[in-house]
Amino acid sequence: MFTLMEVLKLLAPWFTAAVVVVLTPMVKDLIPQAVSSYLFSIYQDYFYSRLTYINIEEYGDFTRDQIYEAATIYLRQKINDSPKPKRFRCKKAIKQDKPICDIANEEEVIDNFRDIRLGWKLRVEGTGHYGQLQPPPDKNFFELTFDKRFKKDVVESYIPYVIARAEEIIREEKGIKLYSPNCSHGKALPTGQEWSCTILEHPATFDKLAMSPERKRSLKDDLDRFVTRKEWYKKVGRAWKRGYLIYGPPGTGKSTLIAAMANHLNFDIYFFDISNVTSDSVLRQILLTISNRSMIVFEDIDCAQLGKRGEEKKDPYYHQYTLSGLLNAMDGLWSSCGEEQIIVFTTNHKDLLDRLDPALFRPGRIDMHVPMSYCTMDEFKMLASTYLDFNEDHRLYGQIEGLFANARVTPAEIAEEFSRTEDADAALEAVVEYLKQKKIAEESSRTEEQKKIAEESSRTEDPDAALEAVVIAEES
Ligand SMILES: Nc1ncnc2c1ncn2[C@@H]1O[C@H](COP(=O)(O)OP(=O)(O)OP(=O)(O)O)[C@@H](O)[C@H]1O
Repeated sequence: MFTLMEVLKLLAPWFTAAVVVVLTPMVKDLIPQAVSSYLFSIYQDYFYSRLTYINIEEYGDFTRDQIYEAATIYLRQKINDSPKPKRFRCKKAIKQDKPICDIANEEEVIDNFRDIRLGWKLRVEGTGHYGQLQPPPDKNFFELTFDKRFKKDVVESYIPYVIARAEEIIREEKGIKLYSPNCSHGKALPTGQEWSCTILEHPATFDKLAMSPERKRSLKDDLDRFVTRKEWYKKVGRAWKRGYLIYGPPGTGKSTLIAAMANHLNFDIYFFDISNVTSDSVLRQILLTISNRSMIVFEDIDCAQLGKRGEEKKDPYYHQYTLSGLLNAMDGLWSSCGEEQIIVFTTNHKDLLDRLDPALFRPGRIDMHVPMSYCTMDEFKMLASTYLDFNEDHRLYGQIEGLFANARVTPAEIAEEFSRTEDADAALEAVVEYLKQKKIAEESSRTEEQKKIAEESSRTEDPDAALEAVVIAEES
């Protein structure tokens, strides 16, 4: 005995033929309206009973869904090939070269995968809280439609294919995104609105960076090893993340190095200002929205008001974030959500880090310390090569090296001198003059300091009080 569905399946080609015939105007006129509608509805029921739908929501448990994000990127390319969609959504940031077109709501994009026909539709579901001052955002989701016989192939092969393809597209696209937190009066915004994004157009590369060649090579090797070790991290049961602490005086190239690292890896950068976060849960919620293959940068960590663990002073009105909140977010839930992420902390005062809990900087959280220093002669020559295209020896190099021994100068100061002219002789002479002036200024400030210390210690005959006065004078 045949079941009803089997009978329908057998008759499907006949139904199709019948529908075509019925719709042909000449024949249509000969068949009563009621009969043609009836045949058409049977065909429709049969057709739709074969379909199944998968909803892919933009957010699940605070995090942006990986399939949703991948589908957005994948469909961006697909809409160029698909004849179906009549409407697109287009956007372009000022710094972007060309507009980006995305699928519009309710428009369908057709895709084919191993003879499976798939339909993608972007849908929006209103949350209905329109009277509120800050209504929760609408829910976006993709509706993926296909013949239900292929459910296993779609879930196990097609969706992973879409994710892998999206990752390839990201790698092919040059633009690195730079995210900064979108905060309003110190309060984090609702999910989906945390970050504003621009395109990073920083031309920094490792080649142009003035940094000791050994340090540069070891950092580059470390980054290259990190991105290829997915299986290793899985094998040892660790989150696929790596932490770097970049430290050095202002102007030694910490921000330039971050841009060079992002350009080298083609990772997006998220600048994280912890002082805008009002609580641990908000901090965790924001961290969870950070996508894979990105760098999370905590700048000037010594300025963040993070005490040692257990000593957090919570200000009920503003700074409610805590060190343990940051540590938990880094180690806990967040670690298991994102992949292939790099955390960078920067500071101008490595010694001031003593104020912070050493737990923050143990291996596993901070795996590599990267010092950035005042200009050495080798770094000076690298800057001359980058800025002046000057790669030979110069009569002034001996003098400049001698002056470096007495005047501390940052690569930023040298870069500024080199930016004024393209004539190598004139630029190097200007540097000599600059270093001489700097030496005089540093010597006179040292003399002033010594005078102050001598004055303070001469005010008392008590050796302890004199020592204390000297320490105060030195600190000031
Ligand atoms: N090591 C370097 N190599 C090449 N250029 C550099 C280097 N250091 C500084 N510069 C130049 O100086 C400018 C300022 O440097 P940068 O902002 O990277 O320094 P920083 O250490 O991050 O400073 P701050 O601590 O004040 O933020 C850069 O735009 C770059 O042109």
